[in-house]
Amino acid sequence: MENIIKVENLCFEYEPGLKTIHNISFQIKKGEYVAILGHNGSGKSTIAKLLIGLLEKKSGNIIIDHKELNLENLYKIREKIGIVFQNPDNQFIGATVRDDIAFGLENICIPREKMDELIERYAKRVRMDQFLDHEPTKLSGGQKQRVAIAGILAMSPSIIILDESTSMLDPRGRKEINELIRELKEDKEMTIISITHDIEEAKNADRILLLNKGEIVGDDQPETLLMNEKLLLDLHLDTPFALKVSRKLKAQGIQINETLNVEELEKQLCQLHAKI
Ligand SMILES: Nc1ncnc2c1ncn2[C@@H]1O[C@H](COP(=O)(O)OP(=O)(O)OP(=O)(O)O)[C@@H](O)[C@H]1O
Repeated sequence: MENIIKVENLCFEYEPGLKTIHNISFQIKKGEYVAILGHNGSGKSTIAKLLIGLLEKKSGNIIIDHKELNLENLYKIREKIGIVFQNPDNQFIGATVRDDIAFGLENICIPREKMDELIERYAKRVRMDQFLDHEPTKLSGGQKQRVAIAGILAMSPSIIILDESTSMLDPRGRKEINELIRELKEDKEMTIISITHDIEEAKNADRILLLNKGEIVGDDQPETLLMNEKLLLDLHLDTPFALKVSRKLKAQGIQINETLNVEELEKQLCQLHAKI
């Protein structure tokens, strides 16, 4: 599969001499689901802003879909990328869910009939079609984020960036959004970048880029990277819940395979229980 994002030796600083992003390079393939994982202040959101051209790099290259991100290509590249931010309340423009999903489509002058069709289709896609005439302010956090995602999907981007988009949600809202991301991943139509400090969210990705102090310190599959408890602890990150429990049980002499997956842990515990 070809690369849709290529970042080469990227450097950025907010203030002269205070390097926030240090010489990072990575590539993301079309249709891949990549988590950029790091603790607070590691530079995750800065990378998201650089990728959509909200911040200007100091040096290096960002190539999106074979085009270099520069002033000339900025608007063309932005059409390819949709971004969902952290705070669901800051993302609403419309008075109703329908108006809100319509906003981006109106900006690119989609005819009314086609627009209505797209709004219906993507509201359904995020299971919000029953709420089209509701006021966004009266929705739950998870529902608001689903509407924000519908607005982005309706614009048919090639890449969607979720910048800590579940961090302000309650467990139910978080579960809703994570399920939706998993479904989008199954479609394989879009490249998904999830920016997160949540290890449980990162473990669903195909690949994790681990960030610390503006540098990439790990680039691997979750099954490999998240098994390294010491590395995670050193970076002030938690260990996945299922791994923590399975390792503790193993240390107690219980025959169990280490796993990152809660469902897999449950399965093993049920099998053990059946043997007692
Ligand atoms: N506008 C700004 N001006 C100066 N420094 C900034 C600015 N925005 C962020 N920083 C600093 O840059 C570093 C990286 O910030 P960034 O927001 O990218 O990290 P993050 O990993 O996304 O953190 P969080 O999870 O807390 O959002 C931090 O040290 C932060 O204090």
